[in-house]
Amino acid sequence: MLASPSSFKRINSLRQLLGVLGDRGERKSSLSVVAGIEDDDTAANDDDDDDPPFTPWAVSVASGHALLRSPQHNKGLAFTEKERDAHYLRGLLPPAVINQELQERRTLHILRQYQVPLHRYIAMMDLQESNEKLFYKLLIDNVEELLPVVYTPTVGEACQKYSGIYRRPQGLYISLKDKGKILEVLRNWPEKNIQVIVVTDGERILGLGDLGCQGMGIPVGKLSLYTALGGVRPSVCLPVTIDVGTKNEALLKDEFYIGLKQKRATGEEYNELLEEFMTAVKRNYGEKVLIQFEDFANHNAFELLTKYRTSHLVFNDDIQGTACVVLGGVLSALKLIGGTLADHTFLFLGAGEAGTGIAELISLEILKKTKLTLEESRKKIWLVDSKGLIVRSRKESLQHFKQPWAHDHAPVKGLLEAVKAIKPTILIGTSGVGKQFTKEVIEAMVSINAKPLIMALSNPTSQSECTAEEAYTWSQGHAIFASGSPFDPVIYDGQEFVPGQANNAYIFPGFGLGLIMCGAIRVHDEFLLVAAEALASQVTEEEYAKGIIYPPFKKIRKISAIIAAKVASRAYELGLASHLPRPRDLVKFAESCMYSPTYRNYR
Ligand SMILES: NC(=O)C1=CN([C@@H]2O[C@H](COP(=O)(O)OP(=O)(O)OC[C@H]3O[C@@H](n4cnc5c(N)ncnc54)[C@H](OP(=O)(O)O)[C@@H]3O)[C@@H](O)[C@H]2O)C=CC1
Ligand SMILES: CC(=O)C(=O)O
Ligand SMILES: [Mg+2]
Repeated sequence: MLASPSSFKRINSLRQLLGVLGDRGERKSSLSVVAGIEDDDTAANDDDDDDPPFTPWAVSVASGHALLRSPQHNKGLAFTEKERDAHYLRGLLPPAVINQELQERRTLHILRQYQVPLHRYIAMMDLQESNEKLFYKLLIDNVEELLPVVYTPTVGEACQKYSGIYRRPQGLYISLKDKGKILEVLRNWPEKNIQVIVVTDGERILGLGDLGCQGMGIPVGKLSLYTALGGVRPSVCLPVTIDVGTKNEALLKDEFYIGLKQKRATGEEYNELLEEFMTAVKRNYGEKVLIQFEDFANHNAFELLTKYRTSHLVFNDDIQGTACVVLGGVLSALKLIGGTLADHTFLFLGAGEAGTGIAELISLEILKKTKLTLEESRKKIWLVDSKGLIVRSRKESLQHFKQPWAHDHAPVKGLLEAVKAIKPTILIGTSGVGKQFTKEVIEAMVSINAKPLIMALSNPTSQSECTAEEAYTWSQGHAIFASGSPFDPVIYDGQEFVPGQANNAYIFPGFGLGLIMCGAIRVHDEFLLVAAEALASQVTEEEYAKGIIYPPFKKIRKISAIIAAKVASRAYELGLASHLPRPRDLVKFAESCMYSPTYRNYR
């Protein structure tokens, strides 16, 4: 259909509004226009009665068959009789009209029939690609049941089998072949107003190693949580996989592998591609686009963060997001295990991104809360890597991120020996290797502590340092336990123990929302501390009474709004927020910015 001059004018003014907050705090979205309905899906627009007067634009970019094929606008059998008439849908759908609630129940019923988790994952991805709002409504309303499907552990298996289950592109693939043309590649993406990018190069996918191009499942999964858990609109999210080859021999030999079949590029070739990507992103989307680095190997992860944190809005989820969620869990656990943070002794198995990232944030929190120096606060934290306890006298040179943790001590080889030597009160697994917290290790923790805090953070479930059942059984119910991937509650000695899920999914959606809504231009360490404290503050007395240290995921949208508000507030205080004036009530503002998956009426 043709657009009237007034509708062009309206669209142009919409263009100017892209990325700019509206009067009620809602963000205007991209120019998706279906038969006169602007795609403005923030919570502020839930109630159709509150809609602005309907403007009969003569523009219809999708109707009939194309409307059913548009995941952003398709409502399937929920199109009403009137909508079917108005939008050329007669005959294209079976006669029944089923509302969104019934569609949701039906889809859940079907999903539950699949016995194999990967089949549920594939069904969810198909839904995301065919009816985005139903996908998000389902995920938001059933977050505890569906998080393990779209996220860890199932997303790990999906990445391992990604070439086999690949159906259609879900994000942007940038490979070495695109060198010199990355800006053009970015411009091929259909959405122009991007506010969050999650990017991986696939080299350290969960604890599963180098999965190359198949790592795409991770940015896709993380961004679906940005929307479901943090309320960031799907249209502003961009999953990216940078393919520089892989060192995974099995993939290189796999005739169906979807990535570049060459040895992983390193050094200058790698750095140049990343530099071109970072420059192109800033040029195309401006300096307020958030770039979340995800599942890079540690030799690149630390360097990328250091290199770009002063020029871009960057956040490394594995280093910083994990640090936040663990600090939040430890602060919360103090109510159960007693003492202040500075009273405790920490031992990590694994001294990479997650381990040293957490260690650093814990020492910053001790620095903030006590009169200790950074050096003194670091002395409370010990790390074990694949060669044993990290000590100053170690002969081999230590990677730079391990050096602050090389304290004076005689060399110690294994974890059990380290536990006996250091006598930690808190044991944290970030090794990426399963089954390292053996019965002997857990019994040693119990012999030292009345209530040891044990966190087995490695993902997916197969790589967890121990299971919940092992932690509770071997500690005879004394351990406070949390893990990166979910475990069901355990009955031990007639008592129910509910493990926490110490996963950065508690943090990055709200953290990112906070950065976006205040127009932050840089991430400051202070933001990480307030986000961790905000998470800890959300555990109730009833939850503590049951030994729970993380709030249930079903409260996550409220928690994300609170984290977003704390992050934004700190950004305003530090002069790092560009959206002025500062909204008075930042929690309400965060909630008003959140995407709503409820269908709109296409009148
Ligand atoms: N729950 C959550 O939210 C998160 C969980 N993770 C999980 O944490 C794990 C590690 O991730 P990340 O820190 O990025 O990985 P890295 O590769 O950066 O670090 C792994 C560390 O573990 C050490 N290690 C490996 N094997 C052993 C072993 N057998 N004994 C002792 N140490 C060992 C390595 O030692 P060396 O240095 O000597 O090689 C290295 O220090 C992954 O499984 C990941 O899924 C990560 C981020 C968030
Ligand atoms: C949770 C996460 O980010 C990881 O395991 O890498
Ligand atoms: Mg990760």
